[in-house]
Amino acid sequence: MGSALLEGLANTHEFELIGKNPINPRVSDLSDKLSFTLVHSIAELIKLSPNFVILTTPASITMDIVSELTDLDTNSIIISAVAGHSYEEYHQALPNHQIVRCIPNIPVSVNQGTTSLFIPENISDSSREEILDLLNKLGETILVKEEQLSIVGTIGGCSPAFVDVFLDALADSGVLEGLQRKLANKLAASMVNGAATLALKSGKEPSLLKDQVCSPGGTTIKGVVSLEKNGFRNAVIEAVKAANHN
Ligand SMILES: NC(=O)C1=CN([C@@H]2O[C@H](COP(=O)(O)OP(=O)(O)OC[C@H]3O[C@@H](n4cnc5c(N)ncnc54)[C@H](O)[C@@H]3O)[C@@H](O)[C@H]2O)C=CC1
Ligand SMILES: O=C(O)[C@@H]1CCC=N1
Repeated sequence: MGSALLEGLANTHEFELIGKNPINPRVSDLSDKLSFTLVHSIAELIKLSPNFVILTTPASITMDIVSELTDLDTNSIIISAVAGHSYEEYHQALPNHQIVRCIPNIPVSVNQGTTSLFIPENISDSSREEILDLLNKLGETILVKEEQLSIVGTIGGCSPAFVDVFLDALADSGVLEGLQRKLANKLAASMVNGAATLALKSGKEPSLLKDQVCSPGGTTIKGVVSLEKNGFRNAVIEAVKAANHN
Protein backbone atom coordinates (compact mmCIF):
# COMPACT_ATOMS: atom_id res chain seq x y z
CA MET A 1 0.00 0.00 0.00
CA GLY A 2 2.90 2.35 0.74
CA SER A 3 4.22 1.90 -2.80
CA ALA A 4 0.75 2.47 -4.30
CA LEU A 5 0.33 5.73 -2.36
CA LEU A 6 3.82 6.93 -3.32
CA GLU A 7 3.14 6.16 -6.98
CA GLY A 8 -0.21 7.98 -6.96
CA LEU A 9 1.28 11.02 -5.21
CA ALA A 10 4.34 11.01 -7.49
CA ASN A 11 2.02 11.05 -10.53
CA THR A 12 0.70 14.46 -9.42
CA HIS A 13 4.20 16.06 -9.36
CA GLU A 14 2.87 18.21 -6.50
CA PHE A 15 4.60 16.72 -3.48
CA GLU A 16 8.08 16.25 -2.10
CA LEU A 17 7.86 12.63 -1.10
CA ILE A 18 9.80 10.82 1.60
CA GLY A 19 9.74 7.08 2.19
CA LYS A 20 10.68 5.57 5.54
CA ASN A 21 11.46 1.89 5.43
CA PRO A 22 13.92 -0.50 7.00
CA ILE A 23 16.51 -1.70 4.45
CA ASN A 24 14.40 -3.17 1.66
CA PRO A 25 15.70 -3.38 -1.94
CA ARG A 26 12.14 -3.07 -3.32
CA VAL A 27 11.80 0.35 -1.68
CA SER A 28 15.25 1.56 -2.82
CA ASP A 29 14.27 0.63 -6.40
CA LEU A 30 10.99 2.51 -6.04
CA SER A 31 12.77 5.56 -4.62
CA ASP A 32 15.06 5.61 -7.69
CA LYS A 33 12.09 5.21 -10.02
CA LEU A 34 9.89 7.88 -8.38
CA SER A 35 12.74 10.10 -7.14
CA PHE A 36 11.68 10.36 -3.52
CA THR A 37 13.89 10.78 -0.49
CA LEU A 38 14.48 7.59 1.43
CA VAL A 39 15.09 7.73 5.19
CA HIS A 40 15.87 4.78 7.40
CA SER A 41 14.93 6.06 10.85
CA ILE A 42 12.02 7.89 12.44
CA ALA A 43 14.50 10.44 13.85
CA GLU A 44 15.58 11.32 10.28
CA LEU A 45 11.95 11.62 9.23
CA ILE A 46 11.06 13.89 12.16
CA LYS A 47 13.97 16.22 11.32
CA LEU A 48 12.44 16.80 7.87
CA SER A 49 9.16 18.12 9.45
CA PRO A 50 6.83 16.58 6.87
CA ASN A 51 3.35 18.08 6.38
CA PHE A 52 1.88 14.57 6.46
CA VAL A 53 3.02 11.23 7.79
CA ILE A 54 1.12 8.35 6.18
CA LEU A 55 1.38 5.04 8.03
CA THR A 56 1.24 1.92 5.83
CA THR A 57 2.94 -0.58 8.09
CA PRO A 58 1.67 -4.00 9.22
CA ALA A 59 -0.76 -3.56 12.14
CA SER A 60 1.44 -5.70 14.41
CA ILE A 61 4.30 -3.15 14.44
CA THR A 62 2.36 0.07 13.89
CA MET A 63 1.92 1.08 17.53
CA ASP A 64 5.67 0.66 18.16
CA ILE A 65 6.30 3.05 15.28
CA VAL A 66 3.65 5.46 16.55
CA SER A 67 5.33 5.54 19.96
CA GLU A 68 8.48 6.83 18.21
CA LEU A 69 6.56 9.77 16.72
CA THR A 70 6.16 11.76 19.96
CA ASP A 71 8.74 14.36 18.82
CA LEU A 72 7.05 14.86 15.44
CA ASP A 73 5.97 18.49 14.94
CA THR A 74 2.33 18.71 16.05
CA ASN A 75 1.58 20.61 12.82
CA SER A 76 2.34 17.40 10.91
CA ILE A 77 -0.84 15.49 10.15
CA ILE A 78 -0.71 11.73 10.70
CA ILE A 79 -2.83 9.66 8.33
CA SER A 80 -3.00 6.01 9.29
CA ALA A 81 -3.87 3.64 6.45
CA VAL A 82 -3.47 0.68 8.77
CA ALA A 83 -6.46 -1.59 9.28
CA GLY A 84 -6.81 -2.79 12.86
CA HIS A 85 -6.03 0.06 15.29
CA SER A 86 -8.66 2.46 16.58
CA TYR A 87 -8.38 6.25 16.65
CA GLU A 88 -8.41 6.05 20.45
CA GLU A 89 -5.22 3.94 20.43
CA TYR A 90 -3.42 6.53 18.28
CA HIS A 91 -4.80 9.41 20.35
CA GLN A 92 -3.64 7.82 23.61
CA ALA A 93 -0.16 7.33 22.18
CA LEU A 94 0.04 10.84 20.66
CA PRO A 95 -2.53 13.04 22.47
CA ASN A 96 -1.22 16.32 20.97
CA HIS A 97 -1.11 15.25 17.34
CA GLN A 98 -3.70 15.44 14.59
CA ILE A 99 -4.47 11.88 13.50
CA VAL A 100 -7.00 10.53 11.00
CA ARG A 101 -7.67 6.98 9.85
CA CYS A 102 -8.27 5.82 6.30
CA ILE A 103 -8.40 2.66 4.21
CA PRO A 104 -7.23 3.40 0.67
CA ASN A 105 -7.11 0.80 -2.07
CA ILE A 106 -4.51 -0.29 -4.61
CA PRO A 107 -5.92 1.79 -7.53
CA VAL A 108 -4.59 4.90 -5.71
CA SER A 109 -1.39 4.06 -7.64
CA VAL A 110 -3.16 5.22 -10.82
CA ASN A 111 -5.13 7.99 -9.06
CA GLN A 112 -8.36 5.99 -9.38
CA GLY A 113 -8.51 4.88 -5.78
CA THR A 114 -11.37 4.73 -3.33
CA THR A 115 -10.30 5.85 0.12
CA SER A 116 -12.58 5.57 3.14
CA LEU A 117 -11.68 8.28 5.61
CA PHE A 118 -12.53 8.90 9.26
CA ILE A 119 -11.76 12.43 10.52
CA PRO A 120 -12.20 12.87 14.28
CA GLU A 121 -13.89 16.00 15.63
CA ASN A 122 -10.72 17.58 17.01
CA ILE A 123 -9.26 18.13 13.53
CA SER A 124 -9.31 21.79 12.51
CA ASP A 125 -11.17 22.91 9.37
CA SER A 126 -7.91 23.85 7.65
CA SER A 127 -6.32 20.46 8.39
CA ARG A 128 -9.48 18.77 7.17
CA GLU A 129 -9.18 20.67 3.88
CA GLU A 130 -5.51 19.74 3.56
CA ILE A 131 -6.24 16.04 4.17
CA LEU A 132 -9.08 15.98 1.65
CA ASP A 133 -6.99 17.88 -0.92
CA LEU A 134 -4.27 15.27 -0.58
CA LEU A 135 -6.48 12.17 -0.67
CA ASN A 136 -8.71 13.48 -3.47
CA LYS A 137 -5.62 13.57 -5.70
CA LEU A 138 -5.56 9.79 -5.39
CA GLY A 139 -9.15 9.22 -6.53
CA GLU A 140 -12.39 9.35 -4.58
CA THR A 141 -12.56 9.92 -0.82
CA ILE A 142 -15.55 8.67 1.14
CA LEU A 143 -16.05 10.18 4.59
CA VAL A 144 -17.33 7.69 7.13
CA LYS A 145 -17.84 7.30 10.87
CA GLU A 146 -15.13 5.28 12.57
CA GLU A 147 -17.51 2.37 13.22
CA GLN A 148 -18.17 2.17 9.45
CA LEU A 149 -14.49 2.17 8.50
CA SER A 150 -14.15 -1.60 8.78
CA ILE A 151 -16.92 -2.59 6.36
CA VAL A 152 -16.42 0.38 4.02
CA GLY A 153 -12.67 -0.26 4.06
CA THR A 154 -13.24 -3.96 3.39
CA ILE A 155 -15.47 -3.34 0.38
CA GLY A 156 -13.20 -0.57 -0.95
CA GLY A 157 -9.82 -1.92 0.13
CA CYS A 158 -10.05 -5.71 -0.22
CA SER A 159 -12.40 -5.97 -3.19
CA PRO A 160 -9.84 -4.99 -5.85
CA ALA A 161 -8.42 -8.48 -5.13
CA PHE A 162 -11.89 -10.04 -5.49
CA VAL A 163 -12.35 -8.20 -8.79
CA ASP A 164 -8.92 -9.43 -9.89
CA VAL A 165 -10.03 -13.02 -9.22
CA PHE A 166 -13.14 -12.31 -11.33
CA LEU A 167 -11.02 -10.77 -14.13
CA ASP A 168 -8.69 -13.74 -14.11
CA ALA A 169 -11.60 -16.20 -14.25
CA LEU A 170 -13.20 -14.22 -17.07
CA ALA A 171 -9.95 -14.24 -19.02
CA ASP A 172 -9.62 -18.00 -18.37
CA SER A 173 -13.04 -18.50 -19.95
CA GLY A 174 -11.84 -16.63 -23.06
CA VAL A 175 -8.59 -18.63 -23.18
CA LEU A 176 -10.67 -21.82 -22.88
CA GLU A 177 -12.44 -20.77 -26.06
CA GLY A 178 -9.14 -20.10 -27.83
CA LEU A 179 -8.45 -16.37 -27.13
CA GLN A 180 -4.88 -15.24 -26.52
CA ARG A 181 -4.33 -14.52 -22.79
CA LYS A 182 -3.32 -10.90 -23.45
CA LEU A 183 -6.47 -10.19 -25.45
CA ALA A 184 -8.66 -11.99 -22.89
CA ASN A 185 -7.14 -9.96 -20.02
CA LYS A 186 -7.62 -6.68 -21.85
CA LEU A 187 -11.19 -7.54 -22.78
CA ALA A 188 -12.09 -8.43 -19.18
CA ALA A 189 -10.50 -5.31 -17.63
CA SER A 190 -11.94 -2.95 -20.25
CA MET A 191 -15.42 -4.42 -19.77
CA VAL A 192 -15.28 -4.06 -15.95
CA ASN A 193 -14.00 -0.50 -16.33
CA GLY A 194 -16.89 0.36 -18.67
CA ALA A 195 -19.53 -1.35 -16.52
CA ALA A 196 -18.26 0.47 -13.41
CA THR A 197 -18.14 3.82 -15.22
CA LEU A 198 -21.71 3.34 -16.43
CA ALA A 199 -22.87 2.44 -12.91
CA LEU A 200 -21.20 5.56 -11.50
CA LYS A 201 -22.27 7.97 -14.26
CA SER A 202 -25.87 6.75 -14.61
CA GLY A 203 -26.42 6.38 -10.86
CA LYS A 204 -28.72 3.47 -11.70
CA GLU A 205 -29.10 0.48 -9.39
CA PRO A 206 -26.87 -2.44 -10.48
CA SER A 207 -29.96 -4.67 -10.72
CA LEU A 208 -31.52 -2.28 -13.31
CA LEU A 209 -28.28 -2.13 -15.29
CA LYS A 210 -28.19 -5.94 -15.26
CA ASP A 211 -31.77 -6.05 -16.55
CA GLN A 212 -30.82 -3.77 -19.47
CA VAL A 213 -28.26 -6.33 -20.65
CA CYS A 214 -30.57 -9.33 -20.27
CA SER A 215 -32.60 -9.54 -23.51
CA PRO A 216 -35.76 -11.63 -23.03
CA GLY A 217 -34.88 -15.26 -23.74
CA GLY A 218 -31.36 -14.10 -24.68
CA THR A 219 -27.87 -15.27 -23.86
CA THR A 220 -27.11 -13.01 -20.86
CA ILE A 221 -30.03 -14.17 -18.71
CA LYS A 222 -28.83 -17.76 -19.20
CA GLY A 223 -25.42 -16.71 -17.86
CA VAL A 224 -27.01 -14.80 -14.95
CA VAL A 225 -29.11 -17.84 -13.99
CA SER A 226 -25.96 -19.97 -14.11
CA LEU A 227 -24.19 -17.50 -11.78
CA GLU A 228 -27.12 -17.76 -9.34
CA LYS A 229 -27.14 -21.58 -9.55
CA ASN A 230 -23.43 -21.62 -8.74
CA GLY A 231 -23.76 -19.31 -5.75
CA PHE A 232 -21.87 -16.33 -7.21
CA ARG A 233 -23.80 -13.69 -5.24
CA ASN A 234 -23.50 -15.66 -2.01
CA ALA A 235 -19.78 -16.26 -2.65
CA VAL A 236 -19.24 -12.47 -2.89
CA ILE A 237 -21.24 -11.78 0.29
CA GLU A 238 -19.35 -14.51 2.18
CA ALA A 239 -15.99 -13.17 0.93
CA VAL A 240 -16.75 -9.70 2.30
CA LYS A 241 -17.99 -11.20 5.58
CA ALA A 242 -14.82 -13.30 5.90
CA ALA A 243 -12.57 -10.30 5.20
CA ASN A 244 -14.49 -8.00 7.54
CA HIS A 245 -14.75 -10.35 10.51
CA ASN A 246 -11.20 -11.62 10.69
N1 LIG B 1 -2.71 -3.89 0.54
C1 LIG B 1 -3.79 -3.11 0.52
O1 LIG B 1 -4.52 -3.05 -0.50
C2 LIG B 1 -4.12 -2.26 1.71
C3 LIG B 1 -3.35 -2.30 2.86
N2 LIG B 1 -3.70 -1.50 3.93
C4 LIG B 1 -2.87 -1.51 5.14
O2 LIG B 1 -1.54 -1.21 4.80
C5 LIG B 1 -0.67 -1.86 5.72
C6 LIG B 1 0.42 -2.60 4.94
O3 LIG B 1 -0.19 -3.57 4.11
P1 LIG B 1 0.53 -4.05 2.77
O4 LIG B 1 1.10 -2.89 2.06
O5 LIG B 1 -0.44 -4.91 2.07
O6 LIG B 1 1.70 -4.95 3.40
P2 LIG B 1 3.23 -5.11 2.89
O7 LIG B 1 3.79 -6.22 3.72
O8 LIG B 1 3.27 -5.19 1.40
O9 LIG B 1 3.90 -3.73 3.30
C7 LIG B 1 4.33 -3.44 4.60
C8 LIG B 1 5.53 -2.52 4.48
O10 LIG B 1 5.92 -2.08 5.77
C9 LIG B 1 7.32 -2.02 5.77
N3 LIG B 1 7.82 -2.01 7.13
C10 LIG B 1 7.99 -3.05 7.97
N4 LIG B 1 8.52 -2.61 9.13
C11 LIG B 1 8.68 -1.27 9.02
C12 LIG B 1 9.16 -0.25 9.87
N5 LIG B 1 9.57 -0.53 11.11
N6 LIG B 1 9.17 1.03 9.43
C13 LIG B 1 8.72 1.33 8.19
N7 LIG B 1 8.26 0.41 7.33
C14 LIG B 1 8.23 -0.88 7.75
C15 LIG B 1 7.75 -3.26 4.99
O11 LIG B 1 9.09 -3.15 4.53
C16 LIG B 1 6.76 -3.22 3.84
O12 LIG B 1 7.23 -2.41 2.78
C17 LIG B 1 -1.51 -2.82 6.58
O13 LIG B 1 -1.69 -2.21 7.83
C18 LIG B 1 -2.84 -2.89 5.82
O14 LIG B 1 -3.93 -3.02 6.68
C19 LIG B 1 -4.76 -0.65 3.90
C20 LIG B 1 -5.55 -0.58 2.78
C21 LIG B 1 -5.33 -1.41 1.61
O1 LIG C 1 -5.51 -7.30 3.43
C1 LIG C 1 -5.46 -6.39 4.26
O2 LIG C 1 -5.31 -6.61 5.46
C2 LIG C 1 -5.57 -4.96 3.80
C3 LIG C 1 -6.68 -4.15 4.43
C4 LIG C 1 -7.51 -3.61 3.29
C5 LIG C 1 -6.93 -4.20 2.12
N1 LIG C 1 -5.87 -4.90 2.39
